Amino acid sequence: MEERLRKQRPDVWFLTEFVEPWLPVRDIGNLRRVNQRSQQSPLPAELPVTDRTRHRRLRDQGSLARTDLEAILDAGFVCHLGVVVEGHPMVVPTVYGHDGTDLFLHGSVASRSLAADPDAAVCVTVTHVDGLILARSVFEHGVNYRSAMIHGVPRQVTDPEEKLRGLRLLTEHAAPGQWDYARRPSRKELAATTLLALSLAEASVKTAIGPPDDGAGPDAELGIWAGNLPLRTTWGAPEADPLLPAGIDPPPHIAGREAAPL
Ligand SMILES: Cc1ncc(COP(=O)(O)O)c(CN)c1O
Repeated sequence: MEERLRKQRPDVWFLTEFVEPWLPVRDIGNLRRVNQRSQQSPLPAELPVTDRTRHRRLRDQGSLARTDLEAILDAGFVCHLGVVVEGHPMVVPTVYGHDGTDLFLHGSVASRSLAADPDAAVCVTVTHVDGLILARSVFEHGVNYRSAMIHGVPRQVTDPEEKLRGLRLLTEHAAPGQWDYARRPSRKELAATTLLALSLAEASVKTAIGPPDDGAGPDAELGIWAGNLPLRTTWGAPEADPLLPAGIDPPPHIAGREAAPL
């Protein structure tokens, strides 16, 4: 395999030297992203309450369980990176991966949001909308959701081995099985990619679930329908690139996701 790669792609074969299977290759039967993590996070099981993570309102919706944070991270792959660039706030949607200890974010070396002041704090959020809470009164309307906010100063990953490991986590988080299927980054592509690691030490978690709050109040007598309108996100059928030659089918780790929930 290595010999073939060395001949076909002299620019990437070297990666096989250090692209070790740190993480077990997952099969389509088990998409739980948590399986990527070979060990338990060394971070405390209880999230710390800091000035940045303390909930001000609806405190019962908060959770201090690190397992809840991980479940929210496992359930999505797009986050919003909030960062101040040259005095201006920017909130950038971007994909992520994580290993229970760090969140990994990547982008072009030309990306301003990833090249901000190395000492500057950022805030990353991940949000899943689970439904709309329709109450009798407009005031009591709301959203059922699961969300996480992570605070910290990210670290630029420069060590090529760690960079590859982070990119693998990120790729496998969005598309389990794809790291071993697609061509891996070349030395040049790696150099063109910025990878940030943000510690998962300081984070807050909030979730809302259930019916509206005004079922037992005076508005209950209005005769207005109230309840939860659930929202579900599922994968569709793979759509082949129009430039794809005939005879190349989507691999099972892609085709098998059709109709599966996010
Ligand atoms: C994860 C998370 N952390 C913090 C907050 C802020 O909460 P509060 O307004 O109670 O401080 C929110 C708001 N929805 C949140 O979703």
